[in-house]
Amino acid sequence: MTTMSGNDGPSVDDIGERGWFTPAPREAAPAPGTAAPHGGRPEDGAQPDAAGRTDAVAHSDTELIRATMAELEQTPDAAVAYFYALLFVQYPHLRELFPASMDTQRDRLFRALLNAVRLYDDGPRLTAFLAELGRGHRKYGTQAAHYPAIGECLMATLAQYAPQSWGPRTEAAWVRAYTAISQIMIDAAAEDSLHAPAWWQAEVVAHERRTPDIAVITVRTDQPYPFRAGQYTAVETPWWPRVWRNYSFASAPRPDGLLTFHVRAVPAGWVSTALVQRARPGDVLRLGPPTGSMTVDHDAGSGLLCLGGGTGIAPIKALVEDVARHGTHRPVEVFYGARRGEDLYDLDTLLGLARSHDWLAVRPVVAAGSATGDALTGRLPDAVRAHGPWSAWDGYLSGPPGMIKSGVRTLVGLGIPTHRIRHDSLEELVATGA
Ligand SMILES: NC(=O)C1=CN([C@@H]2O[C@H](COP(=O)(O)OP(=O)(O)OC[C@H]3O[C@@H](n4cnc5c(N)ncnc54)[C@H](O)[C@@H]3O)[C@@H](O)[C@H]2O)C=CC1
Repeated sequence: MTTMSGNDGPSVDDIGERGWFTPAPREAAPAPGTAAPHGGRPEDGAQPDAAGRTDAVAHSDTELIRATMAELEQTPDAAVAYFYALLFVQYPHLRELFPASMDTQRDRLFRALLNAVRLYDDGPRLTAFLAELGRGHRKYGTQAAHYPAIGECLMATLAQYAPQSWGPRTEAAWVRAYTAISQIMIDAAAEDSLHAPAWWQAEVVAHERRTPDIAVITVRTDQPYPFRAGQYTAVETPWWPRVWRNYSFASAPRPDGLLTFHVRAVPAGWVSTALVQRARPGDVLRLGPPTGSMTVDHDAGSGLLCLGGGTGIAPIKALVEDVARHGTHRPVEVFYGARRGEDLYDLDTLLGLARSHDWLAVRPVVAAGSATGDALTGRLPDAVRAHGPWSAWDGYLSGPPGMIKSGVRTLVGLGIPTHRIRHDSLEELVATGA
């Protein structure tokens, strides 16, 4: 398959002799978008970086790649459907790496690409994102040898769906970018395989229905599972092979090594419905590696203002337990929101923690008209605004994406700078919340 024709000017023969998507030697894979130390243009005699690029090449690569993505964004669904159709026709053995239904998978690929392009000029953040992606792909069974096939089908898709911006220079830019991107992912996966399994088996040891829709599920992993309070992981059930959904850990690491998740069955949520309605003790799930950065910095002394909406209270409870285990107890205020009083399924646990720890306050908040007992009424952000002042506190938010967005706006409005506000990626929550 060839894509070497187009509208972006004369061909430049700077892909090198490695050929398409052949990973460079380990040390020759700088982050895409990382400026070469020497600067200058190739014809000025500037030294290229290890991937054969100079500053000028790297910068024009960014522009060319962004132009392709802008064009692709006009028909993302068709482009991603074309990509997978091509991939499965050309490389049928790769089909078994993907779930039977590809609906969510399609979004994930495009979001990952968009995110990589968005971070393209930010070497450290891009490398961190790609390394996490590479490690996370181990659980799917992805091998280094799969990357060239993906790259070839990606280029063909870009040529087909971004014809205005496609051409030899753009293609060369994408080849450089994809080669560097895949190298980072491959290296991160290889490094991770030295000390962690690709996935963990997790046997359900307790399954408690707290409401008709919500279950608290406790599992025992087959190998030690190191993680930090506030993180989350991907879960696969035996009933929907290769469909993974993210759930936050509902407890800090425990001496007995057990892990707990809070799951609400949502309409059309295959995994969540199976976990709530079908899973029983003895069933075996698979877990991916821990991920997420909504963790507590124990060196800081500021108070923690925590907003947990619905099952989003799970990682907040883990954070409270984490603070309780660290000597210096800073003030922690938890606002726990639900649509109705009966949806505050974990309130007793949190109130129990508050009785044991004088640095902890827990305030239930239910939607107006549904108040029961001592609960505040209204939306979580409004309840937070009515208390305070909060400008010296750190903000932690977990719950529906709409709550996180309005909560962040509220906290910023109340004087908490964005770098002191933590929550999980909204893209991940929107795409895989079920
Ligand atoms: N790490 C995280 O951020 C986690 C997020 N979740 C997500 O939390 C959600 C939980 O769903 P449910 O239990 O059904 O919660 P829910 O829909 O019942 O909402 C819980 C609370 O959020 C408030 N809320 C909802 N939308 C809002 C908006 N646009 N602005 C302000 N407040 C809003 C509600 O008033 C209520 O107090 C799921 O989307 C799940 O994916 C769950 C666990 C962890």
